[in-house]
Amino acid sequence: MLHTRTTPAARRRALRERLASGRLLRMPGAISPYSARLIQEAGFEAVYLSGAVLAADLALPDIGLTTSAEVAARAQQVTRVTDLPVLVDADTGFGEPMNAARTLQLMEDAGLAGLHLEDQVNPKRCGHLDGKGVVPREEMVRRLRAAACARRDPDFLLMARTDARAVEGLAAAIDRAKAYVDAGAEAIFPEALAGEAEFEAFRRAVDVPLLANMTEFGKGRLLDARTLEDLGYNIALYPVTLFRLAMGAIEDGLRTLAAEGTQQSLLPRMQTRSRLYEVLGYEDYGAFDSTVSDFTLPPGN
Ligand SMILES: C[C@](O)(C(=O)O)[C@H](CC(=O)O)C(=O)O
Ligand SMILES: [Mg+2]
Repeated sequence: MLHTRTTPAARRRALRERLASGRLLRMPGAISPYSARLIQEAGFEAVYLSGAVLAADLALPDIGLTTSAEVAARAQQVTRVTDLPVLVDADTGFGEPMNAARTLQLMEDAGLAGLHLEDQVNPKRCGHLDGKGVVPREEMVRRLRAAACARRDPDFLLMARTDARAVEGLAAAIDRAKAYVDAGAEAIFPEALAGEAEFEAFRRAVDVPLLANMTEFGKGRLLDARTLEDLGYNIALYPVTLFRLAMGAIEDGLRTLAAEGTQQSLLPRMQTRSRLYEVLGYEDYGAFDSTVSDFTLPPGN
């Protein structure tokens, strides 16, 4: 009821153990606290909080308009209702290295299991769009060092994302990844690689856990979990999948409602009231309520 009883410490350890297992961890991006519950119920072992989804949900493009406090607040709503480790997209750290440090502490306080910081310039953009810019390698190193220094729980995972592949080429992206690991990054998110050969090259060059971003309508092919595991990747990320699915369903539904004047034909596609209540654990609340109200006041009160 109400919230998880799994502590942030336990979740951070769970994520680290899972990454050390050598098995691919599939990480769907939640669109809300409720959808994080569904991710858990569906048997996934970790949740992602996407910057793109958070921005899109506010009807904003993913260009760094959201603030670290907004992201942390949303993250806390999510971590409260799932037992799973949650990894958050902390974009560029929301400013200078000192801001990245503060961002890391906000995300620790939000009960997250880890975050990733990227080496894009501000304003950032989706890693699968053209025209990206990256900061000099040394600046990103400072960003990471500041974040690593600010960390209070050594189990909180610090992941570095490099967007350099599209800007400086594969070799430079790999060099950056190595420098980022030296600066304290414990996992790497190589963004927008061109194909399997590049995934392989990254795996050979870097010996920390690697994340593969399987975002739709992006630069790369969607590789299946088996292929990614065989490539030696540790995390398969589906950052915006649930958002795209849900928004597709909403748009279809709105068109039907407008055309037919009733939602009758949509009912088979809807989550039912009873399923909603099941996910919410509604019955438990009823039981709890009847026990607290099961008393009689002494006379005169
Ligand atoms: C992973 C990502 O950073 C996100 O915010 O979810 C995005 C996803 C997307 O825009 O499709 C990205 O830059 O890849
Ligand atoms: Mg993002």
